[in-house]
Amino acid sequence: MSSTPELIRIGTRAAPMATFQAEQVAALIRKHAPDTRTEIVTHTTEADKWQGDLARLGGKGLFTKAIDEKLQRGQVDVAVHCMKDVPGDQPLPEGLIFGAYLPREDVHDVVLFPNGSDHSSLEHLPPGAVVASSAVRRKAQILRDRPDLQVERVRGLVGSRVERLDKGAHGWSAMVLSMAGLRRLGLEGRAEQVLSLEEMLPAVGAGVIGVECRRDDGPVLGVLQQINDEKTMKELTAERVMLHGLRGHCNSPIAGRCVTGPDGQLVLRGMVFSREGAHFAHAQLWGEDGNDPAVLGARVCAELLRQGARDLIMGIPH
Ligand SMILES: NCc1[nH]cc(CCC(=O)O)c1CC(=O)O
Repeated sequence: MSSTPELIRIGTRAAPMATFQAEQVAALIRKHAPDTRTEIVTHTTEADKWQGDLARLGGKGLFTKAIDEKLQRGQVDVAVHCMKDVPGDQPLPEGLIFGAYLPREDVHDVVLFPNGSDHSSLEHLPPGAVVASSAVRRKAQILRDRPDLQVERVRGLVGSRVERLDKGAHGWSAMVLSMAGLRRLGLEGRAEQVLSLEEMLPAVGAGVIGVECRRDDGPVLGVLQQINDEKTMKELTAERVMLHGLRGHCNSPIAGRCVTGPDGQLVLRGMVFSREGAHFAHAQLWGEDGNDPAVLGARVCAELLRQGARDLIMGIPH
């Protein structure tokens, strides 16, 4: 038995959504380890300050990189990340491991319209209308169904994105965001249309908060084990093994979702799109071989590659 740590310092980005997530982790730690104190250490990442194209700054890994470095240096004891923001094309930083995942929240993407807009669904937008969305995965799936719409990149904090939508400054008719993110900001009331999983397959890791720690930190790992949600961990493992195997880059429209059936059997669905969604690979398989999540992830990946996922990924510049 390793000893219970006296204090766990929780590293997080300074953004409102991120600090909310860190508070959630702190509360869980205190519940399961009442003798452990928690402290939240915030950090403003380069990616938060940058309003341009993330790929040019070094990819989406920048949201997690600085916090991970603090964790490696021992300046914090855990790092809290949205699993959606953890890069799938590179291994975890040296010496770090995810010790816990919180139970997965709503994975749906939703559509918001400017305050006072007449519209309440993407289908009814006029041709040429501009939809704000930063994720290439969302762009591909919007254009697959509505190639006549325009999709424009939007960056910055989610709260300020919604403010910009309401001001009408960019001529945006709609904006696509995740339900989980809006909930964390208390903005779920702004979600006008919930996109079905057929219309919009979510990102790998959507709705999952991960808690990372140093691989050799036994006491902290012990606490994280107690707050870990086993079902979420299995689903996420399947999704991320698929993602790693596809070796996508940060401009790769890749979607994936694993769910656990009532009997515990996993089912994983993965999709890879061309930039405008006109072409895609699609696979859905059930867990076999003892229902091993990693095996399932590798099988779905292999099926996507067989359907030409590699060409789709390489066909998009990065
Ligand atoms: N892309 C940024 C990001 N990373 C995680 C979330 C929200 C939480 C989640 O969906 O897991 C968001 C905001 C959004 O996509 O609206």
